[in-house]
Order: sequence, then C-alpha cells, then structure tokens
Amino acid sequence: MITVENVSKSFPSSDTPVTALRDVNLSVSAGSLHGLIGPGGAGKSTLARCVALRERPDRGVVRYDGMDTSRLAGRRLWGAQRQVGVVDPDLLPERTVAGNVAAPLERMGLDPAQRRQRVGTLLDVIGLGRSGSRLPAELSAGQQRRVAVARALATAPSVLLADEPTEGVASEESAAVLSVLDRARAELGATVVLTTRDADVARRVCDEVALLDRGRVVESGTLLTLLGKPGSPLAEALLPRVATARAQLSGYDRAVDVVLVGFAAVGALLPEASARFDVDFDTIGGGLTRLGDTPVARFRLGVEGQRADAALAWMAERGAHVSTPLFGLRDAAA
Ligand SMILES: Nc1ncnc2c1ncn2[C@@H]1O[C@H](COP(=O)(O)OP(=O)(O)OP(=O)(O)O)[C@@H](O)[C@H]1O
Repeated sequence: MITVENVSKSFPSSDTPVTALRDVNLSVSAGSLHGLIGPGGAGKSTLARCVALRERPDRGVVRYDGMDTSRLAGRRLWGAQRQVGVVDPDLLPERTVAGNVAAPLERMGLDPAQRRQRVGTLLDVIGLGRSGSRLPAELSAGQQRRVAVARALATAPSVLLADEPTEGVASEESAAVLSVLDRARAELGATVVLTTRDADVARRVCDEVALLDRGRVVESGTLLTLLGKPGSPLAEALLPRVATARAQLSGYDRAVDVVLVGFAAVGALLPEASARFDVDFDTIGGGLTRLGDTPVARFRLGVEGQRADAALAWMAERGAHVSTPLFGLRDAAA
C-alpha cells in the first residue's frame, strides 16, 4: 500500500511559484491499477512522480507500506526508487527490441543466460515474442510503447508508473498498450499507477482512480464504489449519459436513475422486479457500458405501478444504485 499524506508541491517560476499539488491525500492499494485522471495541468504527473519517489514533496509524506520515504537518502533512497519502474517512451533507436528490454538488466550485471530468459518472458507478456531482433523504427507507436513498458518491468519493480501511456498511440492500438499494463499487474504482481486525461482509459483498465483538478484530489476510490456515489463527477464521466427532456418524464408517476453492475444485475434485475411487483419500467435514457470486463448500465426509467417503491427497494437490496425520484411526477410536470 502506498499512501500520500498532505502532500504539497510548488515549482519556481519567473514571477509567482506554480503550485502543482495542494494538500493531496491518496491511497494506492497493492496490486491495483490506479488511474490519476484530470485535465492538463491538474498535477497528475507531479503526483505520479512523488509517488514514484522521483520528486520530493515540499510538504507531506509518501509512505510505502507505512514507511516514511521522506527520511530516505543515499543508497536507501536509491534502493526504494529501484522498486518503481517508470515507463520512458523513448527507446534506444540503435538497439533491437530485445536490446532495449535487456538494457536495465545489463546495468544490473545480470548474466547473459538469465538476461535472455527474463527478456523472453517480458516479450511474451507484451505480445512481441517474435520481434526481439527488430529495431524500434520497424514497430508501430503502440508496439514501441509496449516495449517501453517491458523495459520498465525488466528489473521486476513492485510498482510501475506509466505517465499518459496511450499518448501518441493510435486509438486502435491503445487497447493493446492498456492490456499490457493489466498483465503487468495480473501476471507480474506489480502495482500500476497511470496518469491520463481520458476518462475512457480509466473505464477500460483501472480499478482505483483519483480525479485531480488544479492540484487537488477532487475524489478518489475504487471505480465500482464511485459509480454508486450520488453526484460523483467521475461516475458522471464514466457512465452512459441519461440526459432527457422534461417532457419525456411527464407521462410517468415518477422517474429514477438506476446503476446496475455485473452480468446478473444488468441482464435480469429490471424484468424480475417488474414481474414480481407488477410495475412497468420504461427506459427513457441511458444505456450500457463496460468497466474493464464488467458490464455496467445506467438507465433513466419511467416507473408506473402501485408497488413502485417496493420494486425499487427490492432492486436496491440486490445491489442496484437507485437515485431518489426525479422531478418526473406526472402532476408536477403537468
Ligand atoms: N518541473 C516543473 N517546473 C515548473 N513547473 C512545473 C514543473 N512540473 C510541473 N509544473 C507545473 O505544475 C502544474 C502541474 O503540472 P503536471 O505536469 O503535474 O500536470 P498534469 O496534470 O500532469 O498535466 P498534463 O496532463 O498537461 O501533463 C502545471 O502548471 C505545470 O506547468
């Protein structure tokens, strides 16, 4: 577990200093794929570099499993930094794919046989097992980025940092880059921290997220918990839109938004509640999406029937997130 406690960081500039982080608190669970999300200049890279021990906070503490890293210096700091692999997208152009991945192992003094084996494993993880002897210039941008990830993983760090991992990669290749980060976590046991401006990247691959804006963490937590949080800006960015015209609501006793998570809920909860309680649900907005492999739906429902409250409570007991009724009462809209 990595914890960031009350971290602030400013950079000198010609007039007033630029404040990049303001009193930031954050937890990154071991083995998670944690996304730092936010607009340009929000402080994502600075926070990621503090987490990776490449930047020292002006105030506050970064802890690794409870250990205060601000007290580390010299060899102990270097040892802690080595536990964090940072993806550097710039490959060595004159070296082959295998040579790029092997470079950190050569610096470590690993013998050639072990080096070959480690490089082979990593090339398989990134899906380029047959491309070891090619040069970076022969690869697409997405393949190059995957090689950069393999190189950062070469020394088996416990934490991997990828700053904007899909930047500069064609959209059809970004899924493969993200899936390599997921494999780094799932198969190599690394805790992965990525930064992105794109909520879609978080939706596809992250399980924990923090939303930053102007140097502050606006909200953070697991994606699945945030989905059920009323008013969550991240949930709003990640779930299907439910905007509907007021007139569309006027034909119903009430309207509610429901968020359903998982195959069983998305597939069966609405028809079952409808049959059990003799209630009609009309979908008047929203739709389906996925968080990683998990299907997620948000629907705006027009609800009709005497036992609507009981039906909605029954769904909530089964894990549906049901909003308080919207303004759609028939009388109010009339
Ligand atoms: N080394 C530095 N020297 C001066 N200012 C810096 C430095 N690093 C970051 N900043 C400033 O700190 C603020 C936060 O920058 P940071 O790169 O952390 O944001 P970001 O969310 O990663 O942005 P982007 O998505 O554009 O990369 C910005 O105003 C930036 O200009």
